[in-house]
Amino acid sequence: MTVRVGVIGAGMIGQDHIRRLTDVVTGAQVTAVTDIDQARAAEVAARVGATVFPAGSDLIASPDVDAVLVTSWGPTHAEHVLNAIAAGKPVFCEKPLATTAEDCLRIVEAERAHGRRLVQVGFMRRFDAGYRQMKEVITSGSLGAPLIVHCAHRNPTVPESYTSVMAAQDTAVHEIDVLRWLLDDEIVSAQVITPRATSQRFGHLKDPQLMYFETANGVRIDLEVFVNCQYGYDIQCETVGEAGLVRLPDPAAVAVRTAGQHGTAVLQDWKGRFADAFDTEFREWVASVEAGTEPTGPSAWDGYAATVITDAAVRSLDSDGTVVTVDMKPRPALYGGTA
Ligand SMILES: NC(=O)c1ccc[n+]([C@@H]2O[C@H](COP(=O)([O-])OP(=O)(O)OC[C@H]3O[C@@H](n4cnc5c(N)ncnc54)[C@H](O)[C@@H]3O)[C@@H](O)[C@H]2O)c1
Ligand SMILES: O[C@H]1[C@H](O)[C@@H](O)[C@H](O)[C@@H](O)[C@H]1O
Repeated sequence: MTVRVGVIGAGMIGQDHIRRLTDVVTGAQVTAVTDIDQARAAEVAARVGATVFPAGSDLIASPDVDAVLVTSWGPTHAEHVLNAIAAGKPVFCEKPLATTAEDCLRIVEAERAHGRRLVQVGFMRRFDAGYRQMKEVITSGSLGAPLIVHCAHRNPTVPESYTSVMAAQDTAVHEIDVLRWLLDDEIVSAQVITPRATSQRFGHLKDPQLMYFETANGVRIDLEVFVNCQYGYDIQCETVGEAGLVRLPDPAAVAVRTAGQHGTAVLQDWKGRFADAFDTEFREWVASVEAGTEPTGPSAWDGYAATVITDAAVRSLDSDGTVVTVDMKPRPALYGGTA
């Protein structure tokens, strides 16, 4: 069976995922597209022979749509995801699942009422080969118990529209999700402090930021978020255990020796850095929809947890670096918990 996908939001990542579903992943076809910018929807739909719909609700209701991909702006995600659940259709939602913890919980409750998982959230790092190898090593026990994780998340620059709270909500959210998964542990507190600001930024922005997280098992995580580092897109992660450490590999790149220098290029954006991870993410999602099984990727609960933890980080940033306890509800049985 070919999975017929309807896409809500034909912007930057929507177009990239449409290309991926059309040219890279087998077993899927984009049959429907909508965007509040209808001219953009028409242009993008024409490239793949899809039908344009006036709104997300019409697209979700279409009998020509088996599964829904939400790639619109974050504040609109909850409405589309809730509509897809009401229609009983699998839905892949780019991060964030929703911009408030309350909306994430509404989605969790709707899915619980439906009785099985329909939602997958677009935290693509769980599909990156390097992070998967790290998880294998940590899970094998060869390092002993994990104790400390050192991370850095650097972007070359960000536009003026990027605000200080986005360092947690838009950027650190990737580490928050992938570390919960890597360590199989829950983050219980967050602290954000701001060192000397770089001069290479828009004046309103606090950049870089240092974030500290503690897990239920007592693991301490330090994360440097630096979104105007100038030199490239650079993701670092090192987990230190009782008997050794494991480090995320840099992407494979040829080493060049010339003009008295020896080096490798640094990638410049997330699209290149995580291209393979996005491909794997969609291969696995389409396979689950095709098989009629629950998705195996990040769940609505993971989307809720990430939002609650980023909320704690934002509260810490707003209160000059106070340590803020994460106020998370008990995990329901549908997501492997006991509630
Ligand atoms: N996983 C990742 O690394 C990653 C990377 C980039 C973006 N994202 C996420 O993807 C989402 C989209 O980001 P983007 O960079 O493509 O943004 P974008 O602004 O380029 O595209 C968003 C599109 O959604 C449309 N839109 C907004 N509200 C809509 C609605 N209610 N119905 C239909 N269309 C609507 C806009 O007109 C626009 O075309 C964001 O939530 C962002 O956080 C994730
Ligand atoms: O939306 C983007 C994206 O999620 C990237 O992966 C991250 O590095 C950026 O900081 C963020 O702004």
